[in-house]
Amino acid sequence: MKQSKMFIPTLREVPNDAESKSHQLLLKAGMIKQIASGVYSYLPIAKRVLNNIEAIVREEMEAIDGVEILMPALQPSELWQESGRWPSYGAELMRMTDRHGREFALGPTHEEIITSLVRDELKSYKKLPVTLFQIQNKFRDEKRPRFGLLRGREFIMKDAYSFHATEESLDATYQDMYQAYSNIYNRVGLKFRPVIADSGAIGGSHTHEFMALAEIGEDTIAYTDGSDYAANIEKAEVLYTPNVQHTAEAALEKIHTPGVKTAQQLADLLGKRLDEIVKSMIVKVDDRFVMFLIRGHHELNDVKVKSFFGTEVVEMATEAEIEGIMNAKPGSLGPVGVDKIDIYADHSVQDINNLAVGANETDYHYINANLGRDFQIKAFGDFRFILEGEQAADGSGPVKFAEGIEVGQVFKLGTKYSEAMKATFLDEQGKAQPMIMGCYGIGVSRTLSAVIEQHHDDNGIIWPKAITPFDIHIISVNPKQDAQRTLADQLYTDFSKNYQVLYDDRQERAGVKFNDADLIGVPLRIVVGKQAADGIVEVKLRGTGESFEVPVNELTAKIETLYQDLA
Ligand SMILES: O=C(C[C@@H]1CCCCN1)Cn1cnc2cc(Cl)c(F)cc2c1=O
Ligand SMILES: [Mg+2]
Ligand SMILES: [Mg+2]
Repeated sequence: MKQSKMFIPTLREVPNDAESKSHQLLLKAGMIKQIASGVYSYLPIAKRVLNNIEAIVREEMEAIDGVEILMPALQPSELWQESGRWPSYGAELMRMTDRHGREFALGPTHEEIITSLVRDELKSYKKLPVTLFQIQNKFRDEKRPRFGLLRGREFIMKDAYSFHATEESLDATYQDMYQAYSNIYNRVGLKFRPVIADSGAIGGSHTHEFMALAEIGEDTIAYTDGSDYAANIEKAEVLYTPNVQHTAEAALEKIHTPGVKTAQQLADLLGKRLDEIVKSMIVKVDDRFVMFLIRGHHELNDVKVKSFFGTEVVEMATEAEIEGIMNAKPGSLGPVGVDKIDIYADHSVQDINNLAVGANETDYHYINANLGRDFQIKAFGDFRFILEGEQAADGSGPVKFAEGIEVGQVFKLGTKYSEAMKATFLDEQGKAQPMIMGCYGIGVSRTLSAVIEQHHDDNGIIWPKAITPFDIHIISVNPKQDAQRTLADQLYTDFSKNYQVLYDDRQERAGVKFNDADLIGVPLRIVVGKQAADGIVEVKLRGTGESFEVPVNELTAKIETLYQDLA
């Protein structure tokens, strides 16, 4: 492709609202243009990379009998009424009304559509299992779109759905998908880890997220060295090993604690350690309030609370709600004398006694509060985030933390949608059964960004060979020089036979051309400059910066060797 005909609006400066490296480079390399918050156009370089990623995704899906379809983005609300999800999503679900006043959703995902599509066709166990997938734009009205393509409001997803007569059949496809995802991420050049994840509202029991390792990642992974244990920190189970340090129960004592609002302030006032304090938090679960007791040095894990109660509707109570229930401000809450709401405690609260807790009176706290004598709790549970260094649930050692970008997720869905939408098949006994489903997503546009996060230097992107927009970048330094232009034209014609070639034939200063080439990140570069008259060109590797002076008659072999060795 001749760069004089291309559309690559590179930038010298970066808009200051681009915080992540990939967002900055996507803009500087002229790969995307924002038209609204979280909404982007993909320009030629980005589109070519997306095509390459999608080709790899298609290959791996088809290798495990996935069949490609394309479903509409416009989803009739009736189907979301059938699944019961129309009322359960708020502003994130983009809704619209057509000219007849009928309501539609712009598809954030396609469980309802695919289930309604197959329920009339797959009526016998003999027709199962089936795996269908699509690659298509999704719409989710994120509250805070950020980091360019990492969190957009319109993005490209590969979403696959599988339908089974038995759990074993679902398990087999789940494993196939798990392996196919590993192949895809390896092939596109991503360093990633599959992590045990929480299935959340989507339902189902079993799910893994695929996390691309990157500091900008919004997810935290808890993993152990020397094992394949890795869990999203939302899900990472805490192994409770009792470490009881009780002292003789002392008398309950109320103390005036003016201005004390945080566990640290209370610890400082009492000359205690933070882990000797117990925090009391009020959480709204569905439509009722619940109190949680957590040690001062731990944090409440809202995802664990959600899965404990089996609901997505879990919010910290507001200050007004707290005052309404407890007649005290947050910061002075405690379990003593509380009988209107249930109290749950994290396992580790039972390790200590004579607790320092709020007195449910602003600016007053109790010391020596004791479970049993002064308050009751409904149940202990694993309600906190694991700390770095604590033992992993599978005993494989102390966990370490890493940031990750969720680039994919595989779910065992079960029959949540097939029951709600009456997608049944006749089993071998001729009995109607709901189909057992799996669903599997890859963030295709997010994957592109994650690759840039992992493959760049200060001058720009360095594309892995498998997804690079072009294999070779030919630069004619000064097209006004006949010898240079003629040789560059010739090399462009010759190499285009076996490689994808971007040919910078523009009437631009050399510096501009080299800056742009560094930004765009094509792995191999042939520079046709002053020595063209002597039949010598420069070959440069974008990744290592190495360069070689090569006589034209050795160029094909040199390029072939360097291309083979590219990662
Ligand atoms: O999408 C999934 C599960 C899997 C992921 C892989 C491909 C198939 N779906 C979960 N999820 C996430 N955000 C959503 C946002 C909105 Cl606004 C919505 F209405 C529904 C969903 C929703 O269901
Ligand atoms: Mg997540
Ligand atoms: Mg997810």
